[in-house]
Amino acid sequence: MTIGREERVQEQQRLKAVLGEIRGRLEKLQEEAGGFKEDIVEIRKHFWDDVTINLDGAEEVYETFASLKQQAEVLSERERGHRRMQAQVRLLRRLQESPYFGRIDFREEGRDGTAEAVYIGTGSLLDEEGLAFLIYDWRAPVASMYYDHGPGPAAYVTPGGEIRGELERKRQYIIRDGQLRAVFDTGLTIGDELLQHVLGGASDSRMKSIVATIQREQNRIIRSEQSRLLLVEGAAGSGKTSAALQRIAYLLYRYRESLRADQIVLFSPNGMFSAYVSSVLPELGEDNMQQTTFQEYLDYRLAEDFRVEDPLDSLEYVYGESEGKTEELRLSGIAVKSQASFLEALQQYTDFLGREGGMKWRPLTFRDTVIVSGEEIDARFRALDPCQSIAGRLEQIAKELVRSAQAYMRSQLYADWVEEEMQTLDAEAYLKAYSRLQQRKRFSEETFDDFDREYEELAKALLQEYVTPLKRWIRRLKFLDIQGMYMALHADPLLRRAHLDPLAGNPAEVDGWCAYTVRRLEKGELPYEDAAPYLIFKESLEGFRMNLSVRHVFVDEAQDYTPLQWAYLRRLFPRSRWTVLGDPLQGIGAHLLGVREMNHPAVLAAPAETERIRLTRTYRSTRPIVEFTRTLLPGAEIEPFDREGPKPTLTVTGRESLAEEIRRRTEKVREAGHRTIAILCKNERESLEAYERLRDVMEVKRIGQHGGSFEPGVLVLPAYLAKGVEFDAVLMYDVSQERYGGERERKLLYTACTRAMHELHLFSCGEPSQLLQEAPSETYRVRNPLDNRHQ
Ligand SMILES: Nc1ncnc2c1ncn2[C@@H]1O[C@H](COP(=O)(O)OP(=O)(O)OP(=O)(O)O)[C@@H](O)[C@H]1O
Repeated sequence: MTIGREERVQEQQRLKAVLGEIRGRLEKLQEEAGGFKEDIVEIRKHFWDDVTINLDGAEEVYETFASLKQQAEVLSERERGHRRMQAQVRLLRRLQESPYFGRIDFREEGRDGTAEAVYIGTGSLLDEEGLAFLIYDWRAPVASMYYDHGPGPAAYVTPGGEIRGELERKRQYIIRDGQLRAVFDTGLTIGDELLQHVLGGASDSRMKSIVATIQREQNRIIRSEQSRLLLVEGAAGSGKTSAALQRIAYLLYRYRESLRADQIVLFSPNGMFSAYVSSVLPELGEDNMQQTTFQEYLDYRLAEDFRVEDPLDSLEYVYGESEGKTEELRLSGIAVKSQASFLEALQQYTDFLGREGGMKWRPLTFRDTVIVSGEEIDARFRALDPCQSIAGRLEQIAKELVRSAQAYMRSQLYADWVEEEMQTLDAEAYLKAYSRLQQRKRFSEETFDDFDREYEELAKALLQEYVTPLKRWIRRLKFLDIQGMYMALHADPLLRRAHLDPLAGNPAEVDGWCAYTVRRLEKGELPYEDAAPYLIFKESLEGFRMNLSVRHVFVDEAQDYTPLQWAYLRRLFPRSRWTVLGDPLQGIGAHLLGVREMNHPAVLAAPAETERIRLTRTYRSTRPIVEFTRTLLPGAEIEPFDREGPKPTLTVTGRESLAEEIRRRTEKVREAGHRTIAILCKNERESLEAYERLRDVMEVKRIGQHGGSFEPGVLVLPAYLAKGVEFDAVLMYDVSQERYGGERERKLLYTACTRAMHELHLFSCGEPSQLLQEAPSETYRVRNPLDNRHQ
């Protein structure tokens, strides 16, 4: 509802006054900041002038230290002040662009007089005297009413308790470059008008914050504080990622005294997504949290042991060309290895190794000589108390091996190879060893055995150089052949029968997928489904790693994680709180084929400590797109936000004319003003094919597993890479029965189509997929390419 002329004039005047205040404040601050900067440069330049250095006696040393410390404190105090000021300047600059986006007039219960007008923006601003808020930060307790209530009775929670009252008005503003573009009063939901305006705009290759239009149910996600695990299940485009990022900004504000951005980790689905979301927090004036993918973490931990298969390769495997029997076997292995029961089987295997034997060892060798053989290490290990943990026993073995390595090196003092190496010692090495020798002052020029001593000391120094890497090898437990033991579990029929059969029930099937795993391991490759199990196995032998500094872990696209991976993450971040966001209908991983339930990360917290929030309203796509996409997954709980747009189209064509059809459609889409256009393919192979065909007729860029970045323009990419991101228009390259023929492709097709914000166009070479034929005909338009009237 637009407001009256008089009120609009008042709003203009207030805006002018606030902007004037900001400008004045900025000028003053910039002046002061300049002074600070000069001070810092001066202090750094003359740091040593003001420090008296005297190291003659204990007292003088103490005084020198005290004077140094004092000088360093002055410097760091100035630096801190400068940083504070810079942050203030950044905030004011942001507010100068758009000081506020909302206002609520609130009359507190039991207070007389007029209601207080609370203006809400992306940061707080006090008046000159520091007494009244000209702008409240959107995260301040009072601001929550803006998101939670319409005019009428309202309340908000403060640390001191709940405050009740009456919301007399709720108003929204669009202010850009300091200009009031629009202002309107609104009802319960945050302005359909403003949302329409925001959602109708063109998308960008960077995600935007939703601070001005956060919806009530999203606000619950943002401000939830009680639970240890916040579990958000929401339809495609319902704002899970957006709410998660706003929540991070909220937590950083709410706990600003104790929580830093680097104590928050966000697990994202892939690198493209990480780049896509990295602009939101800076836009809100906060530092970015740490971002990683589960794959990055696995690579970091396992790179020394294996080449870990990229999860995208495993998706390529599922959605690539069929490999018949092997594929079937692998998929049944994947199903087993994603379950928590596989974790238990690994634990049993580990216990068995520690108790009964069967540990595999690598001998400690040096220059082709075995210092301690595998058998001997095994005997030493077995001699230790089996009640002690394996990691504890390994630590003891490591200590013994270090001693063995040192003893061996001592025995080599007069070995031929040492004498030979001494002859060829280069000048630099010689000098290094010689000066070390002198430092030790154990050798005087007068002694008659100078030469022998010199030889001995130099040889010791030389051997020391060799012992260091050996010690490192031992301390990193490299004498333990973990790869060999993991391999044995799959290769040895007895171990398979004992530990793996109970998981699958069918020994022939187990033998089948084990053979597949062994083949890959022999090539030094770790299939993706084995990566987390292998890491767990490795840590159960070596000892578990934990990260105690991280306080909040956010996991986006959580439907893709397996119960086994949850168990691992839980152990990795034992002190953390969790925010887990996912949509089971978008679970396209190999272990999720046909699964329509979320893999609940129950291990993360007890039910009493878990809060669940479900989002069904989708904001990304227009109503016609949602009405079409939800028919792809019958039963999908997904409600459109009421935004109009053209119906999706389906063009059935031949392979020869496909590129030309797509080019024509792309042109139309561009003419409609859309900037990010994606041509989504089933897999990398198809996307290469599409790129080769399309580049001859139009300008396109390709994003593949190993490169390419999300930017405005026309992009060709496999659908699974588009997870979590969105485009103004999506063109599905070929949705024929041949490509999307089975149930397996259902969720992939759904996920791909739900990336579209304003337009969705499907092309099919020949008969369209039966998945589409289930969609009621009124939900899309079939285009006959020969009939140009429809274009
Ligand atoms: N309250 C809101 N106000 C304005 N825009 C919103 C709001 N909520 C969501 N959006 C927009 O809807 C789109 C989808 O949001 P987002 O990517 O966060 O959804 P998602 O649930 O993570 O989707 P998916 O599961 O498909 O990855 C984004 O463009 C986002 O800006």
